[in-house]
Amino acid sequence: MSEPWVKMVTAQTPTNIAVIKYWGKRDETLILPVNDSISITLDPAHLCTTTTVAVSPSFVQDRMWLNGKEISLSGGRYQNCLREIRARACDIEDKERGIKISKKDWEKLHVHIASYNNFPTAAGLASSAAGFACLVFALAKLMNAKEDNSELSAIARQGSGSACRSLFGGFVKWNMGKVEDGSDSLAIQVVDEKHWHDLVIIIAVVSSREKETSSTTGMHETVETSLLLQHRAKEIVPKRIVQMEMSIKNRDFASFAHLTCADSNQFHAVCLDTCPPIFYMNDTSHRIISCVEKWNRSEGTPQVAYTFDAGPNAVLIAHNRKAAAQLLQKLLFYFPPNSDTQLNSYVLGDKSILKDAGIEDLKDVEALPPPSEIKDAARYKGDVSYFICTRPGRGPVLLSDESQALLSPETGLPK
Ligand SMILES: Nc1ncnc2c1ncn2[C@@H]1O[C@H](COP(=O)(O)OP(=O)(O)OP(=O)(O)O)[C@@H](O)[C@H]1O
Ligand SMILES: C[C@@](O)(CCOP(=O)(O)OP(=O)(O)O)CC(=O)O
Repeated sequence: MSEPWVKMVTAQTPTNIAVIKYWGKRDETLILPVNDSISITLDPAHLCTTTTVAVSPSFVQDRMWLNGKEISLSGGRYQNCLREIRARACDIEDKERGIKISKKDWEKLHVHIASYNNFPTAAGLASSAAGFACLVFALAKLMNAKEDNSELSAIARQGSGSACRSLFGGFVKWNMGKVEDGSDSLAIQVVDEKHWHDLVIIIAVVSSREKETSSTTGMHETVETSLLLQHRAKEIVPKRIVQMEMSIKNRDFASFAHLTCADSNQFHAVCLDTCPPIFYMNDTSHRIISCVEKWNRSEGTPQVAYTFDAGPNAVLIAHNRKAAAQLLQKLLFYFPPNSDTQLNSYVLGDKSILKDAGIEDLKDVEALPPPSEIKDAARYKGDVSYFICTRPGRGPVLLSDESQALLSPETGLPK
């Protein structure tokens, strides 16, 4: 083929939320953690990254666009991912278009990358996890790397630790590994997304502004200063991991909820034990915890688990649809939208939960009765930006429909 050609691949990758948290590295360059962690992959229909990667002899340098804006690829994390995938590239041949790239050509060819997150970036919703997983997965497919998703997870890990868990759907474990080169620090699937499909996840986006202390900086300071972290990594997490795997395999919600809430609280305790202390949760986060704790106690058995990452947003995991509908009623009672907000833009994702909760419009929200288990019936209008209803979801996929590509097949530039 004489004309300069563009060969590209588009992938979609989910985000994930840890139920046993990763916090603290033993090696900051390779991104090796101080403990194992376990996460739930969230349904990409509601939260995902889409990434198109392209190669062409006409490209003069590696370039990347994130959410429509060009960003620099010079950072160590992007460079590590690109280098590791290039080292695993294999021959490809597209006979129809007369394109042939041999293993050694990949060293000289440049790539263009365009990525889009369908949710806020750098706001505690794990955009870096979905983003790096998608980048590595898409590049691996473009370059015909033969590695399986676990092996790819060890590369995504070098972009952002939590990204390694986004290479699978369902429930995923990141084994911290032992060896110095990090080759055994990778993700494996515990169960797929169908195993515990009646779980419903409601995310309360408390603030979508970019946060003050990034996870990377925060965990560095915790490792440097917190003795509680050492106790957590050595004594607490190893036992919790075993119990968590068991409760997931047995679909034991009571045990799952207990472990999830306890681990989130301990992660935030470790942040508070850092010098200077790090505060990720705010008053709204604390009110949500109190609402769930009181309800769970009044029912005698947990209906909902909560977990918070490095930010104030709550991720609430309900046992089933009935519990999720009740939870949504309670949340909308405490946190009704501002008067100028439509219900349609206040509850996003799987809106059928709203229907189950018997809520069709703002008048229904106004008419909600105060939860019986609570004496203080104050309402906190506008303290939550919006809710996202979702569920456990699948791992990365390739999108074969060219209309979903983010780069032009002619120029290799953003569409
Ligand atoms: N789609 C993407 N592709 C590649 N990199 C991405 C993508 N989305 C985000 N990132 C990278 O991740 C960074 C944001 O990571 P950060 O850890 O600050 O926030 P977060 O992942 O949204 O929140 P958290 O990890 O606390 O849940 C961005 O600045 C960018 O470098
Ligand atoms: C609180 C967490 O979300 C921390 C995630 O940290 P990151 O994976 O964002 O950190 P880096 O490895 O430095 O990129 C807990 C978790 O996801 O396990």
